[in-house]
Amino acid sequence: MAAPGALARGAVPGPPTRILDRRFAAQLVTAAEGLLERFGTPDAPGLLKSLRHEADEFPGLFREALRPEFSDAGMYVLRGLPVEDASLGPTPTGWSVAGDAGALWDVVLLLLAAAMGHPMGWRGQQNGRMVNNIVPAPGHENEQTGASSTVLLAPHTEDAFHPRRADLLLLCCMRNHEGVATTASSVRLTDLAPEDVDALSRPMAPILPDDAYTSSALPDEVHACAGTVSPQPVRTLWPTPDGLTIRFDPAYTRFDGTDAAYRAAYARLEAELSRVVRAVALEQGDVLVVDNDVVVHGRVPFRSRYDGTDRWLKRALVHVPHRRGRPESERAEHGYGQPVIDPYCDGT
Ligand SMILES: O=C(O)CCC(=O)C(=O)O
Ligand SMILES: [Fe+2]
Repeated sequence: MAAPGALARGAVPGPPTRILDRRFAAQLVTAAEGLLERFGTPDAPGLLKSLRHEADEFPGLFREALRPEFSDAGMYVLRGLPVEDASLGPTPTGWSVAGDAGALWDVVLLLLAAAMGHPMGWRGQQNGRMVNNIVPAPGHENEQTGASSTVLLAPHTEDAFHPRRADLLLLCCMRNHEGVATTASSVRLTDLAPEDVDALSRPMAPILPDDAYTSSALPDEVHACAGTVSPQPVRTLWPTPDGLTIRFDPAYTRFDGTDAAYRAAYARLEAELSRVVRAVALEQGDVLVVDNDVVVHGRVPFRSRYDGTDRWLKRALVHVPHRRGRPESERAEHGYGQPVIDPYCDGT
């Protein structure tokens, strides 16, 4: 990474990169192989329950490499997982046909998530699998979901519609031969007038569940619930003692109940987020770790081929127990009836 002085004027520095020690990387892979051998699939309840114990065994230096210290960048890249094309197999043509493709890396990612907090998932997302495959899928090219390709995936907070959205988002790169960039903007690098922060800190516009949920197989009771709950306006910004936080997903936000002044402040926030955007082209074996309360992420458009060589990421979500910072009022939100999967289930 270039030293700050070497950056062009006004440029935003890239995310800090932490290089994973080779021995730790090998230890992770061995632990993941052992778990897969014992339990058969990354979503086996026994495997999920074992993650915490396995992660507790990691050496202190390894934990240090994963520390949740983000600075204002709100993210870092962990580099050095030994992912290789030869042993990986072809990129699946959609999450629904991925099955256990690259399952070893699902478990590696779950172990990393367990070292950072509690791995979590959604029952209504990719059939409730804890690690999601982010691959382009035929027929979904223009969607605002991870399955798209030809359109810009607009910047968003992951699962912004839900009060129990993840604290951290992990994107692990299986392959990305064309260097297609994930976009990432930290709200802490924006420069907004105090009046705009005030305006956007009021609960004004609801954020609805994204299309990745409606295209999933939801249990009947969830469909029933989602159909009857009414949209709740939420806060876009929220100042905390550590700095500004954000909850943002314009593609799924309903602005009909907002006034012109609010929409103008929102537009200024969008302009600031694009001013400070970073294009992060993940390399094979990189894990981008994002603070979901500080950074909004998206993806530049690209051309999919569906020939087994397309870009392929895996995504895991982490709840960090006892983290402070979200407004109290969020606790009363219904989350549109979308149930969280929390394998630890210990209420922290
Ligand atoms: O494809 C990417 O780089 C990001 C996709 C995304 O937004 C996600 O997986 O949550
Ligand atoms: Fe996302």
